[in-house]
Amino acid sequence: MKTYIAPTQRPDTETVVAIGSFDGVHLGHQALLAQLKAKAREHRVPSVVYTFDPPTRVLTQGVEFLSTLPEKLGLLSRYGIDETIAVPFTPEFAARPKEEFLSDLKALRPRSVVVGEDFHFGKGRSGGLADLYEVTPEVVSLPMHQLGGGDIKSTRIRELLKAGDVVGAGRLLGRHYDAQGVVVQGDQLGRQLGWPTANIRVPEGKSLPLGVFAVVVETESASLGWKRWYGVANVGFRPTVNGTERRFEVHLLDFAGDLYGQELQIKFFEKLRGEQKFGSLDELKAQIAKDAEAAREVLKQVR
Ligand SMILES: Cc1cc2nc3c(=O)[nH]c(=O)nc-3n(C[C@H](O)[C@H](O)[C@H](O)COP(=O)(O)O)c2cc1C
Ligand SMILES: Nc1ncnc2c1ncn2[C@@H]1O[C@H](COP(=O)(O)OP(=O)(O)O)[C@@H](O)[C@H]1O
Repeated sequence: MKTYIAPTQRPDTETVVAIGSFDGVHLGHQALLAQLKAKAREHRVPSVVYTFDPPTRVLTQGVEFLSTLPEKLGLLSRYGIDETIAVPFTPEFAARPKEEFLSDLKALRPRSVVVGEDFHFGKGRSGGLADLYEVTPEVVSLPMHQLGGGDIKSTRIRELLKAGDVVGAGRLLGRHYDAQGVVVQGDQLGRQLGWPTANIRVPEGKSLPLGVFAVVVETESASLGWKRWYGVANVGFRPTVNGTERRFEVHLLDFAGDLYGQELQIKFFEKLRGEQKFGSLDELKAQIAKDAEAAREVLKQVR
């Protein structure tokens, strides 16, 4: 999949275009992408996703997002999209009048534009579906997909994650919620406890559920090759050792070795418990042993 940061960068050909934040690339987005691909086949032109990074409102309102740009691009590529235009979403971009947005879109020469029925664009959300006909002969608007008694929306998934409900979030995503990041140095306390943990650095703004989770960890690195492990992760403030900032740590079951600098993908399968303040390190250590066994039990049905 090719990626551009402006519509004018791509080759001058006709396209079909889907527009949106696509944060999380959830089941509703996936339905829209399927429609986009069908239109691309029908018109024999490339499928283009026109998206914004970071997703709308994240910077301005402190909302955490579900997928970083690399995560989103990886998913779009996996769903078979030909090209993505990822425009930096700045306050200036948000403040542009709808006519400017339309003239950018026109540069893509869209045979068809595929959007959700509630799609709006331009300053003050003044542009609507009807305006799109100025730059394309066809507008396909999809109704909100529903699941579990509500719309499938990124905000709903963010709320589920905030409540630690990774199973509910996974249902709406059509896959397990995951986070990618590099292993950085921690306080070197884990190995003393007998439970070394890889400290994962995720980009600021990436949404993470709090608590202790059964996880599956994957890597695709030059030194390790493709690998997969079961693991047990903690996302929290480590009250037992008077931690101050949020940490994301994972212990890989049945692994010993050096992970510093590796890029890992962590998939959240099930919440085991909330984080607690223990009276001693021995108590914490005993609980982590129980967590590891609980994770093993949860994950044994995962191939
Ligand atoms: C499965 C698991 C569960 C954890 N649960 C807690 C907890 O309930 N409370 C807490 O204060 N720290 C908890 N921790 C964090 C430990 O305090 C942390 O791993 C230890 O401080 C090592 O930190 P380091 O990797 O920076 O050396 C947990 C860690 C893991 C791996
Ligand atoms: N089973 C394992 N799970 C996670 N990390 C491991 C494991 N075995 C060895 N390690 C290595 O040990 C490091 C964690 O040790 P730890 O004492 O917790 O140090 P730190 O505080 O730097 O994370 C990891 O970053 C990784 O390189």
